[in-house]
Amino acid sequence: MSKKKVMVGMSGGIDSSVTAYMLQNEGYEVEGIYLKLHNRTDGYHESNLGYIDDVTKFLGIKYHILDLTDKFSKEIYDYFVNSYLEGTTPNPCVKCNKQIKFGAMLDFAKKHGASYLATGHYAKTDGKFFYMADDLSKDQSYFLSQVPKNTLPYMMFPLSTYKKEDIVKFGAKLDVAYKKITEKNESQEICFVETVYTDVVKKHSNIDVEGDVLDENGNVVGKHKGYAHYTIGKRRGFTVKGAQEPHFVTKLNPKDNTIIVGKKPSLEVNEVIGNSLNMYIDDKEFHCGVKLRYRSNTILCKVKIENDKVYISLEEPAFGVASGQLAVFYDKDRVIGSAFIESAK
Ligand SMILES: Nc1ncnc2c1ncn2[C@@H]1O[C@H](COP(=O)(O)OP(=O)(O)OP(=O)(O)O)[C@@H](O)[C@H]1O
Repeated sequence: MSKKKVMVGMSGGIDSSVTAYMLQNEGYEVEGIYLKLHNRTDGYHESNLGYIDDVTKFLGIKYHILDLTDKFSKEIYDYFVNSYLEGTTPNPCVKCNKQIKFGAMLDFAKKHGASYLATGHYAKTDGKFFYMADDLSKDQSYFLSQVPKNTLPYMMFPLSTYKKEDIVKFGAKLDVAYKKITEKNESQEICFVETVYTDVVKKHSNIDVEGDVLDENGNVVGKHKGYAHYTIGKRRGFTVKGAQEPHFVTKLNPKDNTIIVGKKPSLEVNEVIGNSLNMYIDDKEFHCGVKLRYRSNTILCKVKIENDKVYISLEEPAFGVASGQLAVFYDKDRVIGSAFIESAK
């Protein structure tokens, strides 16, 4: 019987490099895919491809380079820039997983005869649902939760039961091609942001325009350096006359370049409305846990879905909920769906 083919999304990092090794070891026919997603000119792609060259030579497998720069630019990069200019906080990795990695890359893998697409994500799937990874400090289920249900049967995450540190140790011993990867710097959080997000946004709009800081009653209480420099919950980089206690950003107003600030209690949120739902269960009303940011705790809530919107009533308050981030619904460690946060109060 011929071996089943698995394509591995390879970034040149240790996780996907070990993923390829593990699957080959399990008896799959493995091929790699490197996605070129943007036109960084600092040697980024050359460096990644150098590592991939060495690893695939060691494994004796071939790899493909898939240029998705146009699609990525329109669907992820523009959305990222526009979101900040609109005063919301985008989540490009969530969109990329849905549209690029498990959209276009999966289509490519299927077209080339693969039965599965594997990545080095820390998450689990049984083909019906996603679950948190065993290494909770690395769990990426939050970022995968917009991937449509019918895609899950094609996905494989061989690292789901491992700790990141063990993958690094394992790689360092495997071969010099892997050891070199463990010695390079960890990749940055968002692959196309070389420094900070504002440097990206600045290429498209002048965001350094000073504006007024308002209190919750609309009184001018200070100055800020341009609304796009702030996200909900931020507490630095603006002035508040005579403030004794810390003040936090509670709202951004792109139209008149003002930001509204308040003390900690004003960040409190009990109700959240979301759109762009992606559900793995059919229920329209249920209780569950919800994460309103990647690194936030899970909060118990009541969920009601009506037409294209989801209404989330939190059982305890959340602080600093930003429009544009994702609300991910969990039943213990199982992801049952997600929606983009439209508003919160
Ligand atoms: N440019 C790319 N081309 C192909 N696959 C990619 C690319 N970037 C990321 N991936 C896949 O998505 C997975 C998760 O991406 P993420 O950016 O979170 O990487 P990571 O945790 O740093 O993993 P790695 O150590 O493999 O870089 C990677 O392990 C890899 O399988």
